[in-house]
Amino acid sequence: MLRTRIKICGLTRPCDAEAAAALGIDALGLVFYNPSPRSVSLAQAADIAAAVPPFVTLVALFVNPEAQFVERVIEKLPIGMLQFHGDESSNFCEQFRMPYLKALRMRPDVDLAQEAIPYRSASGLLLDTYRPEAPGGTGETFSWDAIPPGLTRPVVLAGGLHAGNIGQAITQVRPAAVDASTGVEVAPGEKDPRMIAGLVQAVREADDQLNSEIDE
Ligand SMILES: O=C(O)c1ccccc1NCC(=O)[C@H](O)[C@H](O)COP(=O)(O)O
Repeated sequence: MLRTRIKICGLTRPCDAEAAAALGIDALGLVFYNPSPRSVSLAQAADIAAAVPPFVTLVALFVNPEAQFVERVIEKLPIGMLQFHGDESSNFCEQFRMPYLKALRMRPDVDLAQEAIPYRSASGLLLDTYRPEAPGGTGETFSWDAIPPGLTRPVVLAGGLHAGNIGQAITQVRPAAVDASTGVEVAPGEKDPRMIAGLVQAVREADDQLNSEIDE
């Protein structure tokens, strides 16, 4: 039975974490990248973490961080997974001895299969839209046709996903997981439970369709 995992990224409020967990979201992302409008302090992150029930993974997201800062976040918060959204090498990602996602952005000239090779230890490859001006959270999709088959690690599909397009994305790409941020927001960092509920429903409908095809 196929079940696409769902991560919601860029939370800034405990109430959104509580609502997302109640709606069955598997993982919640906290952005530790200061220029982002979704950036959280350690104190804010601690308040959000307190609202997260057991068995929902808290993901700490960084863009080219200092190793000491990552260590501090891991020490202070119940982080279950790291997400590296910059140009971090595989050695850098591995040093914390924690599960991690490596974000790869779909630059026009990217050879994804090649770029993925060093990240054999990653739990997944998070494929996101490329915009030179922003490392993530763009709210824009990329061409899913450009994803090569047979990537060595599970795909977490990101970039401009919302209730209206996520079903098509799952049917076409068949990712292990999906990641949405802007598509469930009313303002940067402020998630809307109804938008999350719509997204979850669309994901489950796509899963049901794929499962019925597998059964045939
Ligand atoms: O959310 C941000 O502001 C952000 C800033 C810098 C790096 C990553 C960031 N967000 C990552 C995500 O929210 C998602 O993993 C992904 O980029 C999808 O975002 P969206 O297109 O908004 O759904």
